[in-house]
Amino acid sequence: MSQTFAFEKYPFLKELGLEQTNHGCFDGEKWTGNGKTFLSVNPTNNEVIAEVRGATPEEYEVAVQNMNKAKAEWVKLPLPRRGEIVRQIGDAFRKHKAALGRLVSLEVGKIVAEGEGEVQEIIDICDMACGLSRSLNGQIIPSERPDHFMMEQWNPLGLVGVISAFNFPTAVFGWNFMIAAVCGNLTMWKGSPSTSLCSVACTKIIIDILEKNNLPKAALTLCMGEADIGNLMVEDKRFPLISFTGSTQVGRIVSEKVSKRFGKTILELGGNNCLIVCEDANEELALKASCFAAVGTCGQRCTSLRRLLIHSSKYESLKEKLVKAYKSVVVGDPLNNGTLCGPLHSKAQIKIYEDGLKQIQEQGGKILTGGKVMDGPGNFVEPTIVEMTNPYAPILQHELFVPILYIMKFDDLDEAIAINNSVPQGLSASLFTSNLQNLFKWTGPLGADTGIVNVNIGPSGAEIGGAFGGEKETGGGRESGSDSWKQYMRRSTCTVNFGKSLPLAQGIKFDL
Ligand SMILES: NC(=O)c1ccc[n+]([C@@H]2O[C@H](COP(=O)([O-])OP(=O)(O)OC[C@H]3O[C@@H](n4cnc5c(N)ncnc54)[C@H](O)[C@@H]3O)[C@@H](O)[C@H]2O)c1
Repeated sequence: MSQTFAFEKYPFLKELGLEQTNHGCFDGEKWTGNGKTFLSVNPTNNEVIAEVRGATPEEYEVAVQNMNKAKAEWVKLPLPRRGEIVRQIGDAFRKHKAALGRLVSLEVGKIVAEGEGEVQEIIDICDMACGLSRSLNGQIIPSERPDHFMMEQWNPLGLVGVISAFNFPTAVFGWNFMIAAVCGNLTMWKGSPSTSLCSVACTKIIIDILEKNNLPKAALTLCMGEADIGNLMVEDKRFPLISFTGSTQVGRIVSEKVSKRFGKTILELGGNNCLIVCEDANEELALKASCFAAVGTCGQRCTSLRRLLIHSSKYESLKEKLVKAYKSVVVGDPLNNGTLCGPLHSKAQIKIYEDGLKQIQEQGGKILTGGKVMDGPGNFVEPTIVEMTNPYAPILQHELFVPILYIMKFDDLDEAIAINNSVPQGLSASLFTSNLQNLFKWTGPLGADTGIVNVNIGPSGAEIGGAFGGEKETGGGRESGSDSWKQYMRRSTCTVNFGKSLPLAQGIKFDL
């Protein structure tokens, strides 16, 4: 039986240059794709929207060779010139924000506001990268030797491989590509196979700008595939840096393989994020922040709130308000106005939700609201709150990546911090308090052990200006703002002798 497609239902796809059947490989010169076919499925009804033909290993090889051929030309451009290209790319994303935001919403299942928010992150990172292009400064270091000059020069790494996850199918790529490009690198991207339309659409927007500027298009290549293509990148010495976003399970494999060949990694892996509501917290703020962080993207953000610890003095009242708020959450088609929670991305996630709830109940959890898979053709589940008495229960060590929120009671902040830090992951954590002592304890050395440490805001929804990433099994990577750009460059410590003698460091004498 031939495949039917719902492509025509979504006119905005054509604005993005997409078709019912798409090439999923841009090899630096042309669009191709003779590898596996990936179906783009709408999680709201499981209809197939379109298909994308992935890359073969041979096409991958051509792409890498094209990147290497284009390297010198791209590197030679003055940094602010590359910044100007990225600025133009930002404008192109501005133009396509509405259409691309809807595509993210359609293909992932997140609501349109969050889909557009992702595109806004790309626009923001373009602005930031453009600014960086005039300020990627090295430093001058005083030399101990007379007539010597010592400086640090930052040079590009060359080829950067980006492997990304389904839940942020455009922004994570944007964070990596824009900074890598400004730094002088050429990027190969392998997006998640289940969000391949997003990858094709973003690549088209960028290639168009490179083409208009008559610059090497191999500054970006796309090789859609599964673990096969991902593994080619990971094992390929021609990529000094692999930036991987995905599960801790796959990240561990990637990390081992890349470090075996002495490559560098940026690892952005799973989270298991906690929010602590102190006795002196603003309860209304904590309520709103918890609902957005736990229900947003249907619990499929790496920064989603999983564990909510409430001071016993506020426990009953906040629990009641939370349950009431959850009952008012509109679950439905993420493209519709008014929807707050879309479907899970795939059927596999439904099984994780069901199995997870079974284990939670076996480990003493009590479902307060939700807990059911909803009828219909889509992947809808009820956002769920579970009351746990044991904050160290084994299930709490895992990231289920579904909208299940555990709520628990605590009496002492040190105990709550210990619970926050007791899981293997270390991405994001929040404290709600109006007490300065609590605040500085939380952000200091004996506070939260996560990469993102918030006060009076939830754990999800980071700004691009800060370095994004987490500790422990979250992988230790940092992307986006602050000095994350340094990871896309190699540091050369340069010492120049402008004198007529050869004094050695540490005063060593070596007279011939
Ligand atoms: N920390 C962060 O910044 C961050 C951001 C977004 C998502 N995530 C995490 O991502 C996970 C959800 O995403 P997912 O289900 O797409 O993750 P996943 O690990 O299943 O897949 C991620 C990517 O890795 C590829 N891949 C799979 N096997 C591979 C292999 N052996 N070698 C190389 N590549 C391989 C996949 O095709 C995909 O492109 C969650 O754990 C979430 O917390 C983390």
